[in-house]
Amino acid sequence: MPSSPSQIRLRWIYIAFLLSLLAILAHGLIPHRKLELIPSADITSLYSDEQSGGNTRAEWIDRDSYHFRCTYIDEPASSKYCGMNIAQGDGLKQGVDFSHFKYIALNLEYTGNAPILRVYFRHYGENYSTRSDSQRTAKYNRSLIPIEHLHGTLTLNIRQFTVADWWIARYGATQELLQPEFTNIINLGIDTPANTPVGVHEFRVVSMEAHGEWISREHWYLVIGCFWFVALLLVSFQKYVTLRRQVSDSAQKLNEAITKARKLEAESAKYRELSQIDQLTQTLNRRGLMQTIDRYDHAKSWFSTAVILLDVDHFKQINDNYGHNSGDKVLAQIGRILRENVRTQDDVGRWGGEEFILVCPKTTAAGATAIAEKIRAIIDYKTFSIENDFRVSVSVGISIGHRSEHFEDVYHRADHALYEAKNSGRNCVVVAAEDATIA
Ligand SMILES: Nc1nc2c(ncn2[C@@H]2O[C@H](COP(=O)(O)OP(=O)(O)OP(=O)(O)O)[C@@H](O)[C@H]2O)c(=O)[nH]1
Repeated sequence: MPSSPSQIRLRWIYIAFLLSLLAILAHGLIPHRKLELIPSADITSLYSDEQSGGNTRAEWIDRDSYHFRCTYIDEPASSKYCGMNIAQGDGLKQGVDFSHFKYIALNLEYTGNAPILRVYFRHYGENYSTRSDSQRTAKYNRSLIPIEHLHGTLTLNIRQFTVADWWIARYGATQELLQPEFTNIINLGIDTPANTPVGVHEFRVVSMEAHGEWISREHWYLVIGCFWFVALLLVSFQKYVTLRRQVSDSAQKLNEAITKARKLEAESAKYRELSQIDQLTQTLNRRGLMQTIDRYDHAKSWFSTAVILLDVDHFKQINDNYGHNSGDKVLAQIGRILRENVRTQDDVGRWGGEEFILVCPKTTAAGATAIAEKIRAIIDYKTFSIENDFRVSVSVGISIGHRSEHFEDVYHRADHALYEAKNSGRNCVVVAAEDATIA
């Protein structure tokens, strides 16, 4: 069975979670960053106070193996110095960034009676160094090494370097100057500090390396954190887009359903109406009339309601003389006359065959007679021209509903009145005797 999008997303989250866990554990496996300073250094030089008028002597024993000697002749003094310098970058202004390294691994062989040696890194800073005198003005970051620590390879943590006091004394003790800096090291080296005792001091630098991480643990975790942040952002965005699409799809479907329902409702209303209309006369059919009658019965509204029955005289003869089709046309035209001559509150329908019924609420016997008489006269005076000209008349029976009456009661009296109208020679209006005086 194919997986759902949320199952696929969950699977990817598991995979990403496992990969993140592996990445956290794998940090220790990332190879160390290593910069070999010795034996690969090629720009090395020796220096001593001899260059500034002193008599301490610096000389190579074997330059290729970084083997040199410092000979201190006079009594110890702070003005005396001697050591080996390794240039970095252009050695003047553009140096090498050591700030990513964590420690210096130094394998140094020393013979002599100095209690302390020194490793230094000189930093060129735009604020305090000058290119023309960078050897003096570059910041002097140094770490002191007690002689008894020199066994095999020695590890000097970058954090244990401090700025030499003499350099601070010369350039001032601002916060910036007090802090060791390693971003632009123009040279580094090994030497003897001030007040080194008289004698011969022999150095052989076997190896010197800077060690660090390609990416720190903090940065590594930050990268993993960023990955999760971006991934969650993407997942949220995708979810948002999907939800938006679903909402708009649902809204569209809902709109379509509403439009469809309205259309169906309109159609059903139309068919409902059509099902209550007699197609020939466009008046209510028997079903439509029954609904009206039920409504009156239900509301007990027959009191003061006129029921007018109207029957076409000798209709059989019309059919016989002019054909059934002509008879239909006569019924259709009578239907139109009735529709056009009743009030909006009146209902008119075809009761059956050539008989019509009018239900007129709040109508007196005189009012009903007036309506019926008017219709009778219109029909009587009308010339029905279908194939031949001929005249048609109608007989009308009227009754007015009494309090608490049902339709059958009122209809019965109207039917009786219609019967009387027929017997009285037709083409006339008769009000049921009981109702004639109802005002
Ligand atoms: N053309 C047509 N004739 C119909 C329709 N419905 C009923 N009729 C006819 O109407 C005639 C009614 O005849 P009768 O009941 O004898 O009544 P009449 O001829 O009108 O005579 P009186 O009512 O006594 O004046 C019958 O011949 C029916 O067939 C219809 O829808 N169309």
